[in-house]
Amino acid sequence: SKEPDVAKIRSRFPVLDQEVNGKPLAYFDNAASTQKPVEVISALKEYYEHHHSNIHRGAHTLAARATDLFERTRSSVRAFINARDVEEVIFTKGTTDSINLVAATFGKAFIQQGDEVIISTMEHHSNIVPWQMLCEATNAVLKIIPVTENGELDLQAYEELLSEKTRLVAVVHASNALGTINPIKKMIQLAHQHGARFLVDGAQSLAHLEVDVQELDCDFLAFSAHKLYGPTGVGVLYGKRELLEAMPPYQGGGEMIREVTFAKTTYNDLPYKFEAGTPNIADVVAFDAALSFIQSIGKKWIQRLESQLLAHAMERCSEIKGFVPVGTAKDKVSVMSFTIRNMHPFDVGMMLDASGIAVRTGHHCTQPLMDRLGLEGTVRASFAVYNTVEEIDRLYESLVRIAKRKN
Ligand SMILES: Cc1ncc(COP(=O)(O)O)c(CN[C@@H]2CONC2=O)c1O
Repeated sequence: SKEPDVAKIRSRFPVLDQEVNGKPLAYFDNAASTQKPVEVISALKEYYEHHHSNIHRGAHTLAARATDLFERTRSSVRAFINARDVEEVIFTKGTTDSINLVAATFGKAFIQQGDEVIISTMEHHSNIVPWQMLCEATNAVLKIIPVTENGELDLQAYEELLSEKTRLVAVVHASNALGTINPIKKMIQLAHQHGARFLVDGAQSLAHLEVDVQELDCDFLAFSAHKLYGPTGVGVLYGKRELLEAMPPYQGGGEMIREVTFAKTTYNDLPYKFEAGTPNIADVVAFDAALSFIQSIGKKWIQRLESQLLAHAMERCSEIKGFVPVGTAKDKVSVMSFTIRNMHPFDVGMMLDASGIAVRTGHHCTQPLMDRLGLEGTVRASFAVYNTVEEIDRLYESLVRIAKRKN
């Protein structure tokens, strides 16, 4: 397919067409959440203007139509990650919710005293705290894979941590704080050799990389729609059918039951066993338009455009006196974390905002990683398919002015 026209892509994102502090907005906070194309916005409007009803079981036309739209997104997600069965796609509120679901149900069913769970130093808090809570509740043991100075996982140490006590490994595919892409296929194979299951935190990778759950052979995959040009409040948990069948329900309520009596309640089949209550119907429906947007460009072009942006940003900013890159792995998604010597990240972020440039500063919900790197926090610029070289040149020029004040 031919190279996409970035100007045309940008025209699909009305939010980008505004000034901040008198300057055109340069939105470089995509790792936190991406902006939404008009297709997603109009899908929401269209749904509420013409199709809304509560879903499943309804005996009327609108209920059937809303159900079809909801289940159509489930099929699109299945294809997007190449899951074997559509019932292996569970809708949640987001990556955090998906990981908590696994910790609460797989954890309860399969993790006992003395068992071990392995995570890594670079995990986001939502892939640390649920496992700490589970280990506290079960007296299981949490083991941590160390990272190297340039922000890559120490695979030797990972192999040594694996043992017959390991029940689950939960590791991020691409780091939100560093951009590092971890070699999860190899890590999954090693975990399986020890009879352990593997959860992939895909929050930062699905927008950039092809993720094929059957090729990876991961047991669980968690991600959020809002990082994939889709609405907030919608996430996905992919799980192998045989595991999801063996896990107890996460929340009790409507939808997740087959029959309720005071004597005994039986549960619904997959995926509904894990989808209690009225779901976020409209945003799930609109998520389908976000997946179509991604497919309309194709991951190949997305990766190419974003790596060009990252390379340009690194090349220019590395010339700046006082610019210190954080996370220099060779395999990265389009995240550039850095500090400016003698300056607090927050001050740098405020000064960039004064020039209309949006970045995120702080610990990025990866405080153990910041401790390991000896940092208070970083400034993080994260690029998406609608960013441009001109915007990055503005980032460079602003940083030159900012860094000069203290270097
Ligand atoms: C690697 C990773 N895992 C889990 C999450 C949690 O996702 P939800 O918030 O959608 O449940 C995030 C969110 N990324 C954060 C959010 O803001 N800035 C970030 O980098 C993340 O980057």
